[in-house]
Amino acid sequence: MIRLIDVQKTYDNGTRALKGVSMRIEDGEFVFLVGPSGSGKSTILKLITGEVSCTEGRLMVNGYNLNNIHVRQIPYLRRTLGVIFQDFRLIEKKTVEENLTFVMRVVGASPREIRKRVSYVLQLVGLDHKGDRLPTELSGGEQQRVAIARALVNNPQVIVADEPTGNLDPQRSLEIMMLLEKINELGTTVLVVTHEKELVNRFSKRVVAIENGRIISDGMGGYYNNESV
Ligand SMILES: Nc1ncnc2c1ncn2[C@@H]1O[C@H](COP(=O)(O)OP(=O)(O)OP(=O)(O)O)[C@@H](O)[C@H]1O
Repeated sequence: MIRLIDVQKTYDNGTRALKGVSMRIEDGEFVFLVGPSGSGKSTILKLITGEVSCTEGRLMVNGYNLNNIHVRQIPYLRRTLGVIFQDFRLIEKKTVEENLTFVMRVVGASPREIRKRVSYVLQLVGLDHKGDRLPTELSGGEQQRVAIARALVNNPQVIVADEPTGNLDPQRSLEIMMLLEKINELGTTVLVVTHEKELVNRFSKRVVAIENGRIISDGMGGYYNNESV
């Protein structure tokens, strides 16, 4: 569960990125976080992953209280989260399978667990036949599928995606969003930051709209039709 209570974030240079944001995301939800450039979307994701800390307010993520989390606990918080970026961020010199194996080794999984899980997640994202390819040998959509598989491989409670379709054409974007929907249906909470109105409106999901550091609407579907967002 993710809970923000009246969270404010002022960066060191004085920019007030969040001016009092309260939001609760229950386990198993699918949420789009939308809003114009500079409205504070990435700041919310960075607060959730522990990359930045809030200036005021309270923040809880998957049982961790981020207001007084010890730096040694941050890696454990991160294991409860799978993060996906616009630019995929795969290791180019490693094959698809090695990219996944690597993140399971880091958390001390056994070779047997790794084989089983890697094979399962690659099948889930539809790339079981491409495990021995290098990322550069794959299309953009396929690379993002690998990034999703990597985010899932350690079985996180929540997937957090920052503009996951920003580098993809509309058809590929739709496929990636449908894959995230499928992952959500299998039980993982999904939080997606996106600019893409049409895409959001194709899904009937909760949409949290943020503008100028404040939530301006929060509800099921349709809310993103507001032209000012
Ligand atoms: N590290 C930082 N130091 C200072 N200001 C920052 C920093 N990161 C973000 N900001 C500022 O905080 C505000 C919110 O930025 P944020 O990246 O959260 O917006 P966003 O909604 O994710 O934008 P985009 O859609 O363009 O990615 C902006 O005014 C931005 O310039």
